[in-house]
Amino acid sequence: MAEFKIRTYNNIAIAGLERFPRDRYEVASEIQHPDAIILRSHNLHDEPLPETVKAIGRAGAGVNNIPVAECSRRGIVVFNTPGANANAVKELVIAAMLLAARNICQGWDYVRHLEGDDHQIHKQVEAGKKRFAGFELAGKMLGVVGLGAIGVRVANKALALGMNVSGYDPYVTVERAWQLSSSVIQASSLDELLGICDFVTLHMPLTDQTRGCIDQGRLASMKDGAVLLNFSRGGLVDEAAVLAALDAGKLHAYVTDFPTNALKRHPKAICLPHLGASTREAEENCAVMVADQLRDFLENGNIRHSVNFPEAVMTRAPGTTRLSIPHANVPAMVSQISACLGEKGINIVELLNKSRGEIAYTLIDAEGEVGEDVVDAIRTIDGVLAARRIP
Ligand SMILES: NC(=O)C1=CN([C@@H]2O[C@H](COP(=O)(O)OP(=O)(O)OC[C@H]3O[C@@H](n4cnc5c(N)ncnc54)[C@H](O)[C@@H]3O)[C@@H](O)[C@H]2O)C=CC1
Ligand SMILES: O=C(O)C(=O)COP(=O)(O)O
Repeated sequence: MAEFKIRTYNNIAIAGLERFPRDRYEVASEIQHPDAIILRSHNLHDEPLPETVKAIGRAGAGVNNIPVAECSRRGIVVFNTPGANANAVKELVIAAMLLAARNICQGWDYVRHLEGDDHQIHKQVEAGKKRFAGFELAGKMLGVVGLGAIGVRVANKALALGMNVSGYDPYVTVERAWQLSSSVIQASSLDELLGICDFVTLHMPLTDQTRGCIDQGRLASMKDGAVLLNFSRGGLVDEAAVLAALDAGKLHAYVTDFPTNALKRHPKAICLPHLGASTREAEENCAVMVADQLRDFLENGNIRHSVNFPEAVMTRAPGTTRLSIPHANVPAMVSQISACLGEKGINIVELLNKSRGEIAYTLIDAEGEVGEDVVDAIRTIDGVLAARRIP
């Protein structure tokens, strides 16, 4: 029987699924009692999470489809794959700016509907093209909201295309700030950025804080004829306000990866079927990265790239049994856990304790007879969210 069971949702690249050795892992979409879940955009909010789940791996960036708060309460570690699909999104955003600026979709549609022989088509092409005259990217101001893996890449590439770039991110990390070209102008607020840009592209996550942040008032503060690009999540914008801004000519175009009925019908909205991360390269990068992270967690308790737990990586001490213990970040947890071990005559060889906000995580390599009774005792400690013994 397999040691670990992984339930899959969505189309996960084979290269990632192959990272799970079949002698130790059962990997399938129908698994009843999974140790871990691997998914892309499948919405996990509306279904119960099996009691057996210890980890969830998002092969991608956004985790708004995962009940992260509930996972934290239950000691379930949620992983994503920072940066693994960022180049794919960046390339599509550059394409999207060109689609909007040169009215490519409208022009393409015009030609597809032309009738007559080639001579007549040629005449209609030359007569009709003035309707689709556009503008160039060079010299225009691009505003990038959210300077993470994608935003930084978009900002740097836009500079290379001769654009001026302004960026806004109140939580930008030191790592991303280093990657960002020094030519990017720092905006001190979203409103400041919106007022000066010809193109605005959204690259922040959808959270309670960011939901609907591009609303009627903010759209009104944008430059006339600006282009809004949303390859992040539909919920970041007030859709009715965007449609009104398109109708009023306030926005030249809205390009989005998140269509709705109203948007797909609008002549100035360019809608794509959530294609940002759908390249062979990105799908493989994400699947391989998330599979490796899940394996290291299931087999060693190590945590890399979690969205709700701290980074926690410890080399395994030879001849020991490992304990993986997610718990609340409150005083006296480590002392209570080590007391449990001490009572059973078990010696701690290595210990790692990390915290992140209200959550903490302890890894212990112990020598001696570490049985399930010890794990059960640890589970009863107030504040311990889960406990696992890894032989
Ligand atoms: N269309 C598609 O297929 C894809 C869409 N996405 C979406 O793009 C988002 C960003 O992806 P990554 O760049 O990889 O994530 P990331 O985590 O590297 O970057 C997100 C950035 O947004 C910033 N941020 C958070 N709140 C903000 C706020 N209120 N205002 C401005 N910035 C804020 C963060 O500080 C961070 O730097 C994801 O959360 C996801 O929703 C990601 C990949 C593919
Ligand atoms: O990584 C993300 O956040 C994405 O939106 C990509 O979604 P997908 O993996 O293509 O369903």
